[in-house]
Amino acid sequence: MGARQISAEEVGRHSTDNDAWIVLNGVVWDISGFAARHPGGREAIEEFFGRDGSQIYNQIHSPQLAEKFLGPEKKVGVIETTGVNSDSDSNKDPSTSTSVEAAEQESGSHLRPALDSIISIYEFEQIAPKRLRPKSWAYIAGATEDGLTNAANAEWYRRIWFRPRVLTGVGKANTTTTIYGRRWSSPILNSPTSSAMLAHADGELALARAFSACGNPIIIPTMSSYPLQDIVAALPEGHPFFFQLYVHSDRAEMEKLLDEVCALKPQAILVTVDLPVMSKRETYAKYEAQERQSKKKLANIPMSEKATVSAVDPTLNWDDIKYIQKRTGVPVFVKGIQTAADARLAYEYGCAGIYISNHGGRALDTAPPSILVLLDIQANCPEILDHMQVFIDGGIRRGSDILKAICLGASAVCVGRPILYSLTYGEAGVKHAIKILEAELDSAMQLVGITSLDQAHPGLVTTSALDRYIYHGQDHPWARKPQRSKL
Ligand code: HEM
Ligand SMILES: Cc1cc2nc3c(=O)[nH]c(=O)nc-3n(C[C@H](O)[C@H](O)[C@H](O)COP(=O)(O)O)c2cc1C
Repeated sequence: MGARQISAEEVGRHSTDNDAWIVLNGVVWDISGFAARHPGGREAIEEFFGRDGSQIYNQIHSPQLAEKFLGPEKKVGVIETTGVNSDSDSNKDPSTSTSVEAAEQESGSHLRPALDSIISIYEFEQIAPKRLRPKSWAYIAGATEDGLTNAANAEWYRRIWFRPRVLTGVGKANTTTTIYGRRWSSPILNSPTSSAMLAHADGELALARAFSACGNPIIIPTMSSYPLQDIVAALPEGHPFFFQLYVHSDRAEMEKLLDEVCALKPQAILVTVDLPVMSKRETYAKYEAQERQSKKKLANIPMSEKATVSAVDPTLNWDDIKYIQKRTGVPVFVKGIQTAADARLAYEYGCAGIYISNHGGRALDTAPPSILVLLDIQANCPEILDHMQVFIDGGIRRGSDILKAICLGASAVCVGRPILYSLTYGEAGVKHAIKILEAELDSAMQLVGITSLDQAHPGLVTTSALDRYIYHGQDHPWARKPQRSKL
């Protein structure tokens, strides 16, 4: 039996929060109650109740996303070919357009620095607010609450100093590294970031092309703008990739996704665990609130509502990690390790790797800066570093940061926001960013007295400014929990 044909007029009758239909690429979906849970905010979605939202949706999301997250039971039917009120009208309003080009037109910044004039990663960040739509900038640059972890991620690398050795003969350095039997040009990957299309129309396709051209693998996120298959197809045949998994509360959906991913033979699956509930992203929430006010809409959603919802499963636990390993037979990393205790658990649960991360300060604010977690592991369970791959992200902005992380035991580093900022220049921008970091890494290696990353070791850095923040053991060294029940 064919799908039910639905008229535009009928779709238009379902346009309230609790009774909302939307047309996406010809399919009519029931999204009643979904707007309040939409991770990109209620505003982004509610204006399309009872209408066709395809144009905006396709700029941000992959065609499969709705099916994956809403589930097939929310599919009401297909739209009759005669038109539904479409978002193409609203798209004429620059405030609803998502492209970088639109942002440029709005800000009048057609003139942008030429790529070859950009000499550090920081410059991409300075340019990004002019190249991105204000809303995308607020979303990408934002962090949780006061942004302290986000700032400290980068800052704390600066508290580590090198101890360069001289006269070691450093004629030519080599930034290559081997992981899972593959030689990579350098230990640099992209951090998985959702919806790369916010930065450039080519989204993850450009990331895939740039990273593979530079001889590095990429990480493909669950919430990519482009379908997974298209991103993999943009890589040279057999080029390595990692897959970042957000575990869906509907386990049948998760299994379907895992089957799809495993068919494409990822190097490993990186399960994100540091955001079991949505955090309070104030910059973004503020932007939305201001937008609501300027549109004179009723600000009828309390800020905290968004802070308690998430597209991912909050009940996720270690047994699920075990299950994912068993079901897929693919190496599993836990992304979002923030303590030595959890790094050890990941090892005990048979994980192939850990990915030290606090979501770029977008999860719990005042969670430890990532580099401190690596030191915590060195202090408490250094033996696990012999058996596991260790990825780390958060605040990596210089080749010297990469070298410090490698000296302290990381296998590779991942770079989040700066890669998205470089993506505003498309594939060429991302290649340029990777090349900048590689050149800085190369010269930092030579200046510290090594020519190969295998020679990196903790003796090449001083961490004494951070050492007092490291505890031995899981408990607080002297404070104890009060036993108030005796009062
Ligand atoms: C069906 C399931 C959906 C999920 C799971 C979802 C998820 C998300 C997420 C996670 C974001 C934040 C950016 C990101 O991390 O990717 C986002 C942003 C956005 N979404 Fe959705 N979305 C869905 C459906 C829709 C629909 C139906 C529309 C519009 C018709 C839409 C329009 C947008 C827009 C415009 C943004 C960007 C907001 C901004 O400019 O920052 N989404 N979505
Ligand atoms: C815009 C944006 C989207 C992100 N989306 C995801 C995601 O979908 N999955 C995930 O595991 N982490 C996500 N992250 C976190 C990154 O993977 C990474 O941990 C963080 O960006 C690293 O910090 P950095 O931006 O300082 O380099 C996102 C980060 C940003 C900035």
